[in-house]
Amino acid sequence: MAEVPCNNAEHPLALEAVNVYRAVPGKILTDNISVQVKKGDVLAIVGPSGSGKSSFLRLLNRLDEPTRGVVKVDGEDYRSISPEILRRRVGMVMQSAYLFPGTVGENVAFGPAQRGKSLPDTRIDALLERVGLSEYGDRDVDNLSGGEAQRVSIARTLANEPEILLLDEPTSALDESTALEIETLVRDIIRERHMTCVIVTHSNAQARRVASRTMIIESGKLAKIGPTDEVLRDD
Ligand SMILES: Nc1ncnc2c1ncn2[C@@H]1O[C@H](COP(=O)(O)OP(=O)(O)OP(=O)(O)O)[C@@H](O)[C@H]1O
Repeated sequence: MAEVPCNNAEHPLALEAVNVYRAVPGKILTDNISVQVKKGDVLAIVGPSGSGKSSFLRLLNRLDEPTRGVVKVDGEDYRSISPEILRRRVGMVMQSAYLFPGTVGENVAFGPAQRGKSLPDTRIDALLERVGLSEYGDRDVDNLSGGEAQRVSIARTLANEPEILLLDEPTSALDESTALEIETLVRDIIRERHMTCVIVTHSNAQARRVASRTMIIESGKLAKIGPTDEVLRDD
């Protein structure tokens, strides 16, 4: 199985949100945001707490449904892609690793298993090695540290060979040194696989280290977007 996801070279945008709006009773969560993410770009989403960063990210793989507007994946309205295929193509890693009861290896194989595909042991081992967890395949997930659990969660997402990786504060539940290790791991994986990535972070320093472009969300609105060093120049 190929390690590097095969992107459609004909379309330059991996992901596009067009006038995306979502409201729940009494609150506008995402207020007409339009954003384009080129293939291979890493876009950071920053902004004050409660400004709607995670709410917007969840719209990008249809975990939540936009009330209005369109999200396109590789140029295609994502509502025309089945949710199962969409979630495979647009992988997500959350702040805390939500692992299923069982072994590390079973968790890594979960995505392909859901599609009726059995992930070969050699592939599970290669993924675990890549995230720094060689020999962890038979370990019970109950006995993992926070950093190890997040590594498993990254390997589980990579097992689906996503074209796009969505990261929702992937290091903010970890202590400082573990957070830096996980950040470095994620950054290296994104680079070596030429993945497109959107990362929500509360840390401007993290945005500077990982993202070529940054957008600021304030009160559900897109306040600013551009090259990270320009957008965060005054911060
Ligand atoms: N389904 C919902 N129903 C009602 N309010 C919601 C819902 N989802 C989110 N909110 C509220 O909308 C606001 C934006 O939440 P969101 O988690 O997107 O912000 P955020 O910028 O990611 O915040 P943080 O940096 O603190 O994680 C918050 O006030 C939150 O409580």
